[in-house]
Amino acid sequence: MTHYRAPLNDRIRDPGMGTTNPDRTENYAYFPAFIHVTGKKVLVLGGGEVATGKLRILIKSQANITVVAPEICDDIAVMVDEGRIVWESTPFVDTMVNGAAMVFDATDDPYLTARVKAATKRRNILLNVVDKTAQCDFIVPAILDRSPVMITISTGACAPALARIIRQRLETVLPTTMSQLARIARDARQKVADHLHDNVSRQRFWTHFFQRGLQTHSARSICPEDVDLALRQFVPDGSSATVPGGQTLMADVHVDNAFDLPHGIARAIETADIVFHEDHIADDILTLARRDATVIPIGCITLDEHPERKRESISQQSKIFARQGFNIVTLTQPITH
Ligand SMILES: C[C@@]1(CC(=O)O)C2=NC(=C\c3[nH]c(c(CCC(=O)O)c3CC(=O)O)Cc3[nH]c(c(CC(=O)O)c3CCC(=O)O)/C=C3\N/C(=C\2)[C@@H](CCC(=O)O)[C@]3(C)CC(=O)O)/[C@H]1CCC(=O)O
Ligand SMILES: NC(=O)c1ccc[n+]([C@@H]2O[C@H](COP(=O)([O-])OP(=O)(O)OC[C@H]3O[C@@H](n4cnc5c(N)ncnc54)[C@H](O)[C@@H]3O)[C@@H](O)[C@H]2O)c1
Repeated sequence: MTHYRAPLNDRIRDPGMGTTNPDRTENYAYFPAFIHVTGKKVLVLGGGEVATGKLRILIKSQANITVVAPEICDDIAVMVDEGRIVWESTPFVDTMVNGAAMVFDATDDPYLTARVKAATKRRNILLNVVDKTAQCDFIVPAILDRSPVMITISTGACAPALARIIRQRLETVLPTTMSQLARIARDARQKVADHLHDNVSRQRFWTHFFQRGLQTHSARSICPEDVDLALRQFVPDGSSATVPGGQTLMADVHVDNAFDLPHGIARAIETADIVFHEDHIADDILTLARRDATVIPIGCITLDEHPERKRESISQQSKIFARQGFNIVTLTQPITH
């Protein structure tokens, strides 16, 4: 089966593109990424409360950690006793940063910061000086830990307290079962790939599985057997070639932002392979579509000026796509007579 896959959802690839929302044209102040530090040397200067916070994250990231400080607080002493980190109590010298993947300065000593900055810059090592934005090569986000799922929030260093509040709000809406869900997926991906040979089926299977798994009312924890059950339900008679018929939805959108969109429409956009939309549908609503979804302005594909006839033509087209197994959503604006 050949898959209809172009044009892709440009709003995700280039979030500022063609946007009507001026906020989304702003450049990024930092590049968002996750850094692999397992087994790599990381240097932390300072042995107080702030250093402790960074050390906890670094230990979980399995870095090879050295703390440099004349004295250390009780929590850090425990980490040293447990062999999780190495403590160096001699004064900082430049060569201590040699071979480090990154360096944290959690002291309150501007003279030391200047020296560390020079030492790291000379060696192209990334430096974070806690709470001193101007000195940082990289900054640390607020972390919503559902590891292996990590939801990290940065305000581009504009408002750290806002990052904290956003994290706290998300803590209450993103269930802790998310961790379990990701681990089950990791262990079952090969099995699912063995059963579902085409990527459209796999994508639809996982989307459906995660949507159900994340339903807030499903308080019971998810177990690996749920994948087997979902696979049995998804592929009738064990046929790996089966691609079920797609869904179509034509929805009038009465709001100009994703936050106010009814949940049912939002979920349908999440799963859609193809999103047709009229001219004035907000960009952040279209951003809900998958990265590989095809997002098509209706004006591009039908020359008929009459809104009702345009919709009829899209509806016919959608049915054809749905028979091929695609999920189609058409977002329309209320017609004003
Ligand atoms: C997310 C979090 C992670 C963490 O620290 O691990 C974090 N700051 C947190 C909280 C927080 N920090 C401060 C307040 C008091 C309110 C206030 O002053 O604004 C609060 C609020 C609170 O405590 O609730 C003080 C502060 N922080 C910075 C400055 C300097 C400046 O703004 O220029 C000042 C003023 C210092 C002064 O006045 O001297 C700078 C940075 N803080 C960052 C991270 C980086 C940007 C992240 C981003 O993109 O938003 C960045 C740039 C550098 C870095 O440290 O990596 C953590 C929330 C964790 C959580 O709870 O989830
Ligand atoms: N504690 C907080 O809640 C908080 C909040 C925001 C910002 N900060 C800032 O973060 C920094 C650290 O805060 P803290 O509460 O951990 O302070 P702290 O005083 O408890 O710890 C500072 C540590 O740095 C070490 N240190 C000082 N000079 C050093 C040097 N030359 N070489 C090596 N180590 C040295 C000290 O021995 C101590 O272990 C400060 O800049 C502080 O203003 C702290």
